[in-house]
Amino acid sequence: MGRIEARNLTKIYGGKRAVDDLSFSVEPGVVTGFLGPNGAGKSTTMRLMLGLDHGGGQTRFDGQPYSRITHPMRHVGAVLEAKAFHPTRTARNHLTMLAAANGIPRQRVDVVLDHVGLTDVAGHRPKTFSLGMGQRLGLASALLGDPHTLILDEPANGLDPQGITWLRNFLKSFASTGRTVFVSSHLLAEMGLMADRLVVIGRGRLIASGEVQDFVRKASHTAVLVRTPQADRLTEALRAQQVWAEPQGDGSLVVNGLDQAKVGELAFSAGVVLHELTTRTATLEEAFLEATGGSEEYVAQLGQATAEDVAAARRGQPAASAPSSVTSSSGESR
Ligand SMILES: Nc1ncnc2c1ncn2[C@@H]1O[C@H](COP(=O)(O)OP(=O)(O)OP(=O)(O)O)[C@@H](O)[C@H]1O
Repeated sequence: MGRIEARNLTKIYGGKRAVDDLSFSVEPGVVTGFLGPNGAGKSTTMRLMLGLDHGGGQTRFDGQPYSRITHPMRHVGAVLEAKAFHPTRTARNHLTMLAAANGIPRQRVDVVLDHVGLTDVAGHRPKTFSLGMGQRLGLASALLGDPHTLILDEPANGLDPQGITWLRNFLKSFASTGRTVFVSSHLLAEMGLMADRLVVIGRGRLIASGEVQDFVRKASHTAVLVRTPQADRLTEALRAQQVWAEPQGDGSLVVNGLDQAKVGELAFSAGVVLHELTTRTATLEEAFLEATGGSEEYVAQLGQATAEDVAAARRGQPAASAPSSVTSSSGESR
């Protein structure tokens, strides 16, 4: 329950392929991040998935297209774009109306307000809300039908660091109950910490999909940093094994294509003294650039999450490098 299958999604705007034959699946029980630079086609893909945009391909939620699901809000909750809320309605009224229109019991309103931490301001009008509070109200709307699937487009926009941590924990706990979360972001650092799996796109096309750590591992070379007072001797010993060492500006060497233990053993048998021997762990950023071959539009927005941060987040520890920035975008969520 909760599996999403997107097949051959395509959208052409004025001759430009915004989404280009994109296929992927999203599994329940984990948070799947939808990662790509600005303009990669994430929002368009999400709109296509929900039948809010016309284009090629198909998306099935447990085998059904969204348009065929009876009571869709009870199955799939979505927050896609910034949308103005009704100017005079309070947050609670907004949710109450939404519940009534979708056959959802009224009691859910207070439950979801509590879930997203808006109980204290439920009687306020959303136009007085900060962007982050608007995001929370959008999320409350998506949760109203107690759906098993959440589709969220850049939900961290406008949230402060505490809000982002809250969102991350919320989505992880939602997924841990066996439900499905598909959440987009153009921020690598945020995705590295929030997601278990990734669907990575660039220019409307699939670049990779799978476990975050596999993505980092597959998209990066093994590199070992070595410091030695006998760099020439080690370089020679490595070359004899067809392994190349790149001298760094600070006198250290970076060895590609051999793991740490092998480099240590080789140094030992060549009688080379080592002062440092470290495996360089790729950052999610490096993995992305490796996978995409670089993308100028992306480089300016790169975050700093390292694979260690990803692992730390999994262990519930704070990240060594916090998400570098949060974009601001206009307005509130639906
Ligand atoms: N209504 C539209 N008309 C014309 N082109 C569009 C339209 N909507 C999106 N595009 C183009 O399609 C491409 C994909 O846009 P989309 O908004 O889906 O990307 P995105 O990955 O969600 O980016 P962002 O992170 O900035 O939201 C972009 O080049 C965009 O300019």
